[in-house]
Amino acid sequence: MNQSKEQRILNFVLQNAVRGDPCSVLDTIDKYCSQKEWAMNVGDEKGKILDKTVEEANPSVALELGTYCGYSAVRISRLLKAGARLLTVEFNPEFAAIAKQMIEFAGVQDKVKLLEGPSEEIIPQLKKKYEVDTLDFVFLDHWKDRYTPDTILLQECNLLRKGSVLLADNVIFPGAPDFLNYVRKSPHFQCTNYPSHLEYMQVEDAMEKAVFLG
Ligand SMILES: O=C(c1ccccc1)c1ccc(O)c(O)c1[N+](=O)[O-]
Ligand SMILES: [Mg+2]
Repeated sequence: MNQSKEQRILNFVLQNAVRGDPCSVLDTIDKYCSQKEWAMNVGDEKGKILDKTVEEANPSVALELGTYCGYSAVRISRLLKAGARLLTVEFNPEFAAIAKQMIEFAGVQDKVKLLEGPSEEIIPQLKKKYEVDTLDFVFLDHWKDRYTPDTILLQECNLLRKGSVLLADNVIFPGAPDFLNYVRKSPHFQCTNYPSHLEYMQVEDAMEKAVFLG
């Protein structure tokens, strides 16, 4: 049966990256997706914004919504301190299967827990089923029309604490206008915009950081 693009990306990593080296995996994915086939990894330009935001937050417990092939899960987890963990949520089972292999090849599997299912079902389970108290960092990179309802759900589930950092990808392209409107108008968030470009393209994009104020 014809391979999926995501399987082709994984195969290229397995054949060209260094096992156990997260940076090698990231560089290899970026090489393939910039030269062979575009894919919706956050990429290196926005990845550097993600890196800086994660380093500043220095999270003990991080959540990612939208795993895809595992690029940003590898990118985030490589920066986590000893004992810190990343929970990453993926709705698509094919993507989850690819990401699991990508995460294991990169050698970050001990820091990452991949949760397969819809975010609206998993978020309410985080406290009891996954032993989360509050989240220090949340990376939103799933369906853009889920950014706002899931941000509201995180608050309703008492998963945010004063200083929790949300970082949203693609707020310009494909765009998340309702999310920008929601967090920028809310008295509960302090927002910062980071202009950038769509991964592997010269199309304008941006990331939005929203710090929860309690
Ligand atoms: O929505 C798309 C999309 C839409 C149409 C075709 C391909 C991708 C997309 C594009 C760039 C992203 O960084 C990203 O995270 C997504 N996504 O689906 O979450
Ligand atoms: Mg994205």
